[in-house]
Amino acid sequence: MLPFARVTILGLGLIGSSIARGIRATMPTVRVTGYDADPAVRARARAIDLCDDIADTAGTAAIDADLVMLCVPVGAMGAAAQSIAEDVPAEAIVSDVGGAKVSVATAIRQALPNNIVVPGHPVAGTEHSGPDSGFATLFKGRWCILTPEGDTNPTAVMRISTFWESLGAQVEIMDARHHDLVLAVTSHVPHLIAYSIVGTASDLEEVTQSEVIKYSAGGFRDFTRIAASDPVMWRDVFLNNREAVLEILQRLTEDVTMLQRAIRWGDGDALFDLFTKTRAIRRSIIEQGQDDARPDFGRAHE
Ligand SMILES: NC(=O)c1ccc[n+]([C@@H]2O[C@H](COP(=O)([O-])OP(=O)(O)OC[C@H]3O[C@@H](n4cnc5c(N)ncnc54)[C@H](O)[C@@H]3O)[C@@H](O)[C@H]2O)c1
Ligand SMILES: O=C(O)C(=O)C[C@]1(C(=O)O)C=C[C@@H](O)C=C1
Repeated sequence: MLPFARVTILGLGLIGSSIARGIRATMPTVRVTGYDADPAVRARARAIDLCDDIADTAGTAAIDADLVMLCVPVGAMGAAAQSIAEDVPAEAIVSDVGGAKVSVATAIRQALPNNIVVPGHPVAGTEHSGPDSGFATLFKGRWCILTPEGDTNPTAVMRISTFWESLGAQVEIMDARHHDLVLAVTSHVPHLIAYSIVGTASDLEEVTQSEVIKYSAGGFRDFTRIAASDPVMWRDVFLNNREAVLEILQRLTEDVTMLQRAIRWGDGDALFDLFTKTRAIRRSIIEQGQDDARPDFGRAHE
């Protein structure tokens, strides 16, 4: 049985449009209503027939929903939840896809105290944004982490789990604070490193006489893909997962200092040992099938 009959998606960018396309592909009888705060995005969503209906206000989009999925930047989650507060049925389950969970869950619960809220985060994405960038198979074989509170209605959690499983994801339940720490290591700080190294390289362009761009076919190119990710989305993630990101950055700074020392003092063993360990981590990720094994993943949508 389908977990929901009428799904409303607020925010029709990469993730919202991927969910809309995924529903059409895997649950075609579910009615999908979309809304985006940007009129140009609404017009585009209508032009490409993204949903069964595109509403002109958030309230009308949510009025008969049994699931509302908030797919807006982390810093806009509270405002998006507030924008449906007067219209969303009390029986509707509200969920989201935000990359930081503690602050988002708090903002949504404050705006919608009468609804069951099951926060979520599909750990799948690309560096692209907007309604044209989404695709139905984005979540296939990827994790979706749900962070319900201990006393959240189990049936609601089960329905959201079934929803994500229908889109091809594997569901994991996690404490929100733990999610934020784990994602700080696996996603947030890696993005910060990419933004930082590409920024440094660009500052050095004059010195290197454009050779940074010319020879960017190797490792640097992979960093530029990540550093092309949406500036609003990532600004919001860092401002809303401040504590965990700062904690991981502190650890990273200490480890980089250790590497600095090893290079300075010619401690080849220290470098070799670390690089051997990290190579094994990469291999185990591939063995577990969690790599973006699709050879052109991300690039196919450039
Ligand atoms: N991009 C990724 O790789 C990725 C992966 C997993 C989760 N996420 C999360 O998904 C969310 C959306 O990211 P995205 O990549 O789809 O961004 P996006 O920029 O492609 O789309 C976001 C859309 O939200 C709209 N919006 C902003 N405020 C709104 C509001 N108050 N009401 C309605 N619409 C509003 C914007 O106009 C935009 O069209 C973020 O919270 C992000 O953390 C992103
Ligand atoms: O593959 C990418 O481009 C991503 O950045 C996806 C990625 C990640 O870091 O893994 C980015 C942000 C998310 O919230 C979830 C997934």
